[in-house]
Amino acid sequence: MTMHLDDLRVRHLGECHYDSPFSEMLAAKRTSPHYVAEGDRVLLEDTVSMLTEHDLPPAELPSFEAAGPRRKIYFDPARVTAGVVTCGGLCPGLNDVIRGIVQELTVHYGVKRILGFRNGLRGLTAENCHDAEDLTPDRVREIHNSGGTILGSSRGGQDPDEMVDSLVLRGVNALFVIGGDGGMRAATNLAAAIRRRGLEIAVIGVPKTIDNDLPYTDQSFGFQSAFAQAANFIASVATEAAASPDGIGIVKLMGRHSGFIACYASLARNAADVVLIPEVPFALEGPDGLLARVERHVREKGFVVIVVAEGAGQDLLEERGLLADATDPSGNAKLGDIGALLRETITAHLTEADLSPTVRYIDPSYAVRSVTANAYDSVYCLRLAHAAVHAAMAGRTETAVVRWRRRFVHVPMPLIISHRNEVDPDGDLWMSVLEATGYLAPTRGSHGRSDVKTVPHDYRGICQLSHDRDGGVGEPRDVELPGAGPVRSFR
Ligand SMILES: Nc1ncnc2c1ncn2[C@@H]1O[C@H](COP(=O)(O)OP(=O)(O)O)[C@@H](O)[C@H]1O
Ligand SMILES: O=P(O)(O)OC[C@H]1O[C@](O)(COP(=O)(O)O)[C@@H](O)[C@@H]1O
Ligand SMILES: [Mg+2]
Repeated sequence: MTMHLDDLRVRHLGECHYDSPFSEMLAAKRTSPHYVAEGDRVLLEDTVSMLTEHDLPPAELPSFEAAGPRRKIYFDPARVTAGVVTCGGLCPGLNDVIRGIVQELTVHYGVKRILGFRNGLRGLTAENCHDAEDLTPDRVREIHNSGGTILGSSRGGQDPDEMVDSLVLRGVNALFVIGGDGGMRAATNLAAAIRRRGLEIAVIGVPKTIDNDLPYTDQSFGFQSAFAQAANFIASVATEAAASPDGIGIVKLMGRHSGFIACYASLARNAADVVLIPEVPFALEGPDGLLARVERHVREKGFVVIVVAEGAGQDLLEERGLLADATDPSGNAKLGDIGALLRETITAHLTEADLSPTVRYIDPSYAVRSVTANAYDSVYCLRLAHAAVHAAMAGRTETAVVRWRRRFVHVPMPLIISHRNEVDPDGDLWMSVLEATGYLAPTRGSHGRSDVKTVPHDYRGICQLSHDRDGGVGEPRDVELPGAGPVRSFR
C-alpha cells in the first residue's frame, strides 16, 4: 500500500473564524526559503528518486502541513483555558517547552488561564485534576535553567474518559501533551474519546524522547544535551581505562530499543573501541566475538573502551536466564543488565587469558537525561512550543508538532506512534560509528553474527522507515504486524 496525501492530513476542530493576532504581520509576509505560507506543504521525502517513484504531480506528493501562525484562528483567545502535562521519562528541555507554551499563549494570544497538570497523566484523574497549578509568565520565567519538569511526570495508565471528564470539569479547551511514544498513545486515545463525545478540545502533542526513537522528527528535543552529557562519561571512563594496566572501560547508556545516544555520544568523544546497540546483535564467544575483540584491543593498545546501550545484547541475557520478563506501569519492557554481564564475562575471559584486567564501569543512567537543555536544545524547544500553540489556536487536534527536514510541521498523532526509529545497520550513522571504532566487519558490523535483525520483537506500527542520518529516515520497508493486515509503506 502507498501512503497518500490524505493519510498525512491533520484533524481540525472546525472553521477558523477569529482574526489571529498575527494576521496583520502575516498579510505583509512573503514566502522565502525560510518561510512556508500556511497553505503550502512540506514534502515527506527529499530525494529525487523517492519523488520520481511516486509518479505524481507535486501537489499530490506525500507532504505535511506546515506549522506556524495562521491569519485566522479557531479559538477566541479570551475564552481559552489551556492545559499542559508532561509524561513519561524525563528529557532535557521539558521546562523550556512548558515555558515557551505559556509565554506564547499569554504574550501573543492573550490567553489568561493555563493549567499545569501535575505528575503526568495522573494529574488528569478525577482525584488529582484539582491540584493543577496556574502557569503564568512569572511562574515559568526561570524554569528553563533547570532540568526535569516543574510539573512532574509519571508512568502508568489512566482511563481516557476520566481524563476527558477532568478537562471538561476544569474548562480546558486546548491540551498540550509533552510525552514520548506512550504519552502520544495516551493523547491519541484521549483525542478519540473527546471526538466520540463531540467536544471541542484541541489535543496537541510535543513528542519527547531521550532515545531519539520517535519517527517523523529530525532529532528529538533534548537529545543533543543528553548525548553531550553521555560523552563526558565516555571521556572519564577512557581516561580511567587508559591509566590502568589492562584497563577495561565500560559505559552503559540509555537506549531501550534504539542506540542513538550510544552512537552519537561515541562519535562526539571518538574514544570508544566498541559500540554495542540493540539494533546490531553480537556474539560474546568465537574468533569474531566480543571477548576476542576486547582481548585484541587490550593486548595491542593496553586498554579498551566499550560503550553499550542498555538494550543491547538482551538475547544474550535471555539465553542465560537473566531476563525478568517484566514491564513497568506503562507497559515498557524492563531490561536485563547488559553492563553487568559484560563486566563479568570480560573479566573472566581476560583473567583466563593471563591478563590482569582493571574494570572501570560507569552507568550514568539518569545523570544523562536530567541535565538542563543546552543552548541549541533551548532554541529548539522554544520553537516547538511556538508551533504547538499556533496549532492549537488554529483548531488542529490529534496533531503533533515536529521539525521535519529542518521545517516545523504538523503530523497526525497516529503516525508518531506508528513505528519506532532505529539505527539502521546499513545506514550512514552506523557506518560512521564503525569507521570511528576502526571496525569494518564483514557482516554489517554484527560482531560475529550474521543474523542481523532490524525489527525488534515487540515492534508495533503501520510501517517502518529505517533510520538514517541525523534522525532522518532512509529506506522504507514493509513489516508484517502480528494480527494486522499488510502494513503500509510509502511505496
Ligand atoms: N498504549 C498506551 N495507551 C494509552 N496510554 C499509554 C500507552 N502507553 C503509555 N501510556 C501512558 O502514557 C504515559 C507515558 O507513557 P510512558 O511509556 O511511561 O512514557 P513516554 O511517554 O515517555 O513513552 C503514561 O501515563 C502511560 O500510562
Ligand atoms: O527508569 P525509567 O523512568 O523507567 O526510564 C528508563 C527508560 O526510559 C528511556 O529513557 C526511554 O524513555 P523516552 O524515550 O520516552 O525518553 C530509556 O532509555 C530508559 O530505559
Ligand atoms: Mg516511551
